Amino acid sequence: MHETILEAKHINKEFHDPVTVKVLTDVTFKVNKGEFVSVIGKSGSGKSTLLYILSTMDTDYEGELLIDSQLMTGRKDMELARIRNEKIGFVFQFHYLLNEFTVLRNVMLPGLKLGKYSEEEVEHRAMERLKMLGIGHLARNMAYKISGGEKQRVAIARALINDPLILMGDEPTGNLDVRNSEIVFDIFKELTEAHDQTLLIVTHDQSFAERSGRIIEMEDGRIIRH
Ligand SMILES: Nc1ncnc2c1ncn2[C@@H]1O[C@H](COP(=O)(O)OP(=O)(O)OP(=O)(O)O)[C@@H](O)[C@H]1O
Repeated sequence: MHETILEAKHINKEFHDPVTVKVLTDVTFKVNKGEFVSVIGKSGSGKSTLLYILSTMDTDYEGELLIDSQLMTGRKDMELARIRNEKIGFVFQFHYLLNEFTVLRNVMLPGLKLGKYSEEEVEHRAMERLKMLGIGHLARNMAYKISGGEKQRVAIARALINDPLILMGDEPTGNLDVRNSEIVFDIFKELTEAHDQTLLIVTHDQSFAERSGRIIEMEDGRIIRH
């Protein structure tokens, strides 16, 4: 029996801007532990809108979202923020590192915020993750002094600091050259294969999607393949 990590049930979403546009229609699917899922679809098909809902950042939708078998729908923002920090890692197209901090400090911040480990433990965990991603030697560098590909790896280390149940990405290779995209893809592959990490990644990169474990394809706000 597979352990379900995330479940979307009949999710519908409209924007009223000022006319009503239906952006997601009856989106229903599950993601099991250790799966590497890519979400693909043409521009405007609703991928980012869906990811905002699945990551609990957008609460204005119809239907139900369960993470770790717990209902997220209807919870207060404060509570969702806590659950996000504990259970969801997020990697964006742009890294959003704090330039005036070291690489190590950037990775540590969500760990310190969680309040589950001492500062020494968080530092140790941050170093472990930086080493796993091949950038341990950059720990004491200021974040602005490293390359774009290195920054994205730091962002992945930061997303992993609290051992998230699921790592979500919105075009995490969208801003990288071919070589760095490959490095990031290989990291994701290694995370699922060696660490049973669950991944849900929105991507335009067909080759990336085809080499992931499973594809969810969207068209006009509906899932047409999963
Ligand atoms: N804040 C908003 N107000 C009104 N319409 C919106 C808003 N955000 C998104 N949309 C519309 O919702 C639809 C889906 O957008 P979304 O960004 O989710 O698509 P996408 O598949 O992620 O596209 P892309 O690949 O270009 O990022 C589009 O038609 C878009 O114009």
